[in-house]
Amino acid sequence: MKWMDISMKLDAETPPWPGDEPFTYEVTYAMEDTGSVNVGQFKGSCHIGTHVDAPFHYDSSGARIADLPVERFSGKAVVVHLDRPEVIHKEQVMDIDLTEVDKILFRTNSWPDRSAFPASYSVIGSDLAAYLAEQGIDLIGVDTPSVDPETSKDLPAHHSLCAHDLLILEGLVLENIQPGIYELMAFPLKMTQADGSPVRAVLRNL
Ligand SMILES: Nc1ccccc1C(=O)C[C@H](N)C(=O)O
Ligand SMILES: [Zn+2]
Ligand SMILES: [Zn+2]
Repeated sequence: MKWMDISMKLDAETPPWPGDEPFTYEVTYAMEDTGSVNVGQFKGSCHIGTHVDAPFHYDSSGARIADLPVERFSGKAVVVHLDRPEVIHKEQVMDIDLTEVDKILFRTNSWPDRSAFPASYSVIGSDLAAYLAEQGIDLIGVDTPSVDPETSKDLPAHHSLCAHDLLILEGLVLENIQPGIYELMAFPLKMTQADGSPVRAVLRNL
């Protein structure tokens, strides 16, 4: 079975969160100088493109990226389509069978143009976390830059998800993914201190 790539590309065109550090790559040592290799370096926000949030992102005493157990980033995931809802509430997911899966990915189509940061996007209601946790879900993924609105300071979705031990995967590309159950892998880098990490997120049919 072939893997389907559901990650954003990372380059100078990738839109960062407004005001945050863009992704850059440059060659530090060029072949012409070393005679053997090109060696590059990269820079950018931990929350650029398709990425995982660590609890430290919104809680200064929370876990960092390398503290999160690696097994939490692979497993059976249901992809759910909801067309540009303003807020995703419990009512919109109550008839979805979650018995077979431990991850849920929302395709909202609310960030269609990945060359720019969206003016608005679908967000997660704070009533969703308790319900999903009760159903055995341990990770939620979205095709938006955040589970909370751009201007939010209290981050109700982030805090409710964290309180129920649900991990957060943001910036997925789900435009070509049909609703259904898949195997997901989306591993963050083992960065000891980081509050987030870009991931290479992939799905395959079961
Ligand atoms: N880079 C930022 C700078 C300031 C405030 C928020 C962000 C975020 O990236 C939000 C994020 N994607 C989130 O996890 O909701
Ligand atoms: Zn983030
Ligand atoms: Zn987030």
